[in-house]
Amino acid sequence: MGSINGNAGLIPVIDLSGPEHDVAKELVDAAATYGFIYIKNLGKDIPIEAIDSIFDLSKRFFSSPIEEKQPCKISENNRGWVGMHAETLDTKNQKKGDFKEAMNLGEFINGYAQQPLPPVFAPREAELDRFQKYCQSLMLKILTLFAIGLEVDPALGGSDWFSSRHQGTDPSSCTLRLLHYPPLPPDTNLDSVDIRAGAHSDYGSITLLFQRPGQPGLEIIPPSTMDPSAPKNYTNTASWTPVPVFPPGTESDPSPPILVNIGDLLSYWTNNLLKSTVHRVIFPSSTSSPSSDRYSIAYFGHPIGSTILEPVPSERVKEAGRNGGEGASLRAATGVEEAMTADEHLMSRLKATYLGLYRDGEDKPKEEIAAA
Ligand SMILES: O=C(O)CCC(=O)C(=O)O
Ligand SMILES: [Fe+2]
Repeated sequence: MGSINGNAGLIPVIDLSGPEHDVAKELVDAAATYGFIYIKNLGKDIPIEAIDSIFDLSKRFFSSPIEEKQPCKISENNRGWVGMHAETLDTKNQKKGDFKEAMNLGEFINGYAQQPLPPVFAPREAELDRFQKYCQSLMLKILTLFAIGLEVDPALGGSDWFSSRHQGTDPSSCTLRLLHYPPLPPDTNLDSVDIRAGAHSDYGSITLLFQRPGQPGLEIIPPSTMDPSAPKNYTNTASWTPVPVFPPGTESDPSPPILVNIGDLLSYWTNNLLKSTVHRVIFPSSTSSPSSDRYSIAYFGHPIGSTILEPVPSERVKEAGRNGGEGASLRAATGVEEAMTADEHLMSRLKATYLGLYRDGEDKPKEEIAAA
């Protein structure tokens, strides 16, 4: 298990069907070192056809006329369609909004979307609901393995510590996001665009990311190479590391591995033991695939909004708090000393983004701060 990938910052490929305790330890170690993990995808957790079919639906949606997308435009609840350049993930360094469009789907209730759906989605609502449920199950499985790997005190919840806080009748901010990065038009002035998705970290607990064969572009800054004195300096090109779609050892798998990455909330919750790694999506170099579309799908996992982010009862997490206390500095940065709720954490991250926008003196529409 855990085969090492030589050119992707050594992000391990983990097969979840291995012995539970070994897999749990490997997941925690990978999350603590890289913040990114490849999950070998043989269709056991999510059928390959289900993934292919959602990508097919995504393609049909993004190629549909603007009149069909416009009524589904994103609203303050972070659900809906985000048009080209409407979101800027790295407000400090980008000249222009991301060269992408996206569609955010919030949690379905009793099989139905709680937001306007475009005509291409309406007949396939049940399929979208099913896909979200697949993603939710995989998220819960991974969160259970994290709790096992962290040896959470069994008297206080043990292996259910995280998963029980991600399900219930109260709403969570879990979001399924379809992404489309169009090709650059042939006569593009390269000064007028910069990036497909600007450098950022995700906000929630864990993200599942689905990529397509032949559509690379994702890069990370491995946490060990991050300059602690300038954590927002994402322009240090030396440390940007490509994350291939098919890392070594997976080339003959029926589908690319599913990427899992840690978000800010889970990093905060674990005293920064698990790393929320900065990532971005770049254009392919002109020699590889000069003008091709890129599609990806992200599932952003969040706890139930009222979850109190009290310290995880794990020796390893406590140890991380004693050693340097990055979690403590995060607490200081957000100005909240006591354990906050998942909703408060999300709001503090959104507020930080707002402040960045205001500091830059820009008056941008709300959709530009859509949660990553
Ligand atoms: O498209 C990708 O591969 C990454 C997307 C991403 O990082 C995000 O939407 O948060
Ligand atoms: Fe992201």
